[in-house]
Formats: sequence, structure tokens, C-alpha cells
Amino acid sequence: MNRSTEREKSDTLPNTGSREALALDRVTVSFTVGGDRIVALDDVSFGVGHGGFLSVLGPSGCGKSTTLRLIADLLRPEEGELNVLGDSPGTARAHRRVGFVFQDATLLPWRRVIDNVLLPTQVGPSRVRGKLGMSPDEALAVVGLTSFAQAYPSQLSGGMRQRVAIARALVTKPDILLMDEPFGALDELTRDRLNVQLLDIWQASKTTIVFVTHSIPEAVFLGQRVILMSSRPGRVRATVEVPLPYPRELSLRDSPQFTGIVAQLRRLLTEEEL
Ligand SMILES: Nc1ncnc2c1ncn2[C@@H]1O[C@H](COP(=O)(O)OP(=O)(O)OP(=O)(O)O)[C@@H](O)[C@H]1O
Repeated sequence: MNRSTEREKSDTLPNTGSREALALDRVTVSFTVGGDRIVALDDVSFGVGHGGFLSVLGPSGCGKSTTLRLIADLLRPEEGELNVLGDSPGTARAHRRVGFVFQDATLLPWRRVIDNVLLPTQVGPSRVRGKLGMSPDEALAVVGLTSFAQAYPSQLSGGMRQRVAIARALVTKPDILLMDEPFGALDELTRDRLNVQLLDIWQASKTTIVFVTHSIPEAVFLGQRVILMSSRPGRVRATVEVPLPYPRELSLRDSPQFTGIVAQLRRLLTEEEL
């Protein structure tokens, strides 16, 4: 297990060509609220290799969502650079190479499940409209909801709605999938099941995933690496490797190696809050 409070190792630094799916280099973002400048991210640098799974952990308000919004080109940095799939975030977005799953599934209630999944292919510039990476039926099969294709969102449980949101993100076959606390509102058993399913999807799709969570065990169970962010201003405080093999099963969480990494992260988070 390696811990680094420094910028990431040279193999994860930005602008290193095709090995990096994603790189942030000394990114700073601030907002002005009531005349005051709030630094949401300060000098943040990290990278994720192609097909990697990075978990992002940190206290509320440390800039986790802001980080995802930068990568998705929903926000521009004040300083620093981002490289997304060898291009700017804007180019990656224009080519639909980045998918986003939010905490709330945000499905359109008047559309059936299958039509919600199809939505990304029906909106946006004509250049990318209709461009399917995966058929909607295939995407629903991946999340185990084939038999609910004709249902309306109100007829589904919270966990099922979240799986529809994942299918909707998969339909354009994004090279990078950004997930902002997607399972935060679900009960523990459903969350556990979706964690395992997500790892299956990740391994089958080879998509690069950046997963934001408040849960230390979830971050460790899913990620190859966890970055811990600190708040006010948001910085990368530590990087913790998770050298546990995939496929991972839930029983892994009882292993001394897993509990050791969780304890290490908990200590770091507690120090942060003191
Ligand atoms: N549009 C905005 N306008 C003003 N301030 C903002 C805006 N978006 C984020 N912030 C501020 O930036 C900081 C980081 O917010 P962000 O939502 O990224 O944190 P977070 O780590 O995702 O929090 P949480 O875990 O609670 O979701 C916070 O102080 C927040 O108030």
C-alpha cells in the first residue's frame, strides 16, 4: 500500500500521451458567493490510466462534485489544465466520450425505461444524435433490467432507477464514466449488490471510472486507488493504493488487508476533521 501526499507519480502526470485517460494538472477553481471568493479546488493534480477505476473520497464541500463537473466540461478551471482522452474536456464532451451518473437518477417520469435509456441518442447536436455505442436493450441487459423496459420510473425501486441511469450512461459507450455518489441514497444491501454489478460492468466495458463517494468501504471495495480530498480549500490530501485483485466479492471486506486500508483512510479523514 502506497500513500503519497505529493502530486502523483510520474506515470500518472498529465500530458503523457495515450497511457492517461484523464489528467488534471494544478487545477484551481473558485466561486464568488456574496462578494467572497470561495476556493473550491486549489492546485489539484491527479491522473487516471485508461480503463482505471479511481475512487474520490472526502468531507462534504471538499470539491468532489466540482472535480467531476470540470472533467465533464460543465465548468472551466480558473488555473491549470485538464486532459481528457488526449483532448480538452470540451472536445471529449462534444464527441460524447464522457458519461455522467448523478446521485439522483433524474429519469423523465413520462418516458418508459427504454425511452429514458435512449434519451442521450435523441438530444444534442445532429452530429452525435443517434450515435449508439450499445443498443438500449443491451444496456438494460447489462444492468439486469430487461424485463422492465416498458415500465415507467414510478414503477421502479430507487435501486432500479439508479440502474436505469447507469444504462442511460452506457448507451453512448463512454470512454470515461463519472459517478457522483450514485448509490448514496440506497439501502445498504442494494448498494452492496450494485457495487458488485458496477465492477462487473466496469470489467466488461473497460470504461475508465471516476467514482465519488462518502463511504470509505465503498471507495476501497471499488477502486484501484483512492484519492482523499481535504476541504477549504479542496486539495488532494493523500493517494492510497488498493492492491486487491479483481473480481472482488463482498466477502473481501472481511479481509485484514481491506480493513487495514479502510482504517488508514478513516484515520486520515478523522485527522482532517480535527
Ligand atoms: N455553483 C457554485 N456556486 C458557488 N459555490 C459553489 C458552487 N458549486 C460549488 N460551490 C462551492 O464549492 C465547494 C465545493 O463544492 P462541491 O459540491 O464540489 O463539494 P463536494 O465535495 O461534492 O460536497 P458534497 O460531498 O457535500 O456533495 C463548496 O464550498 C461549495 O459551496
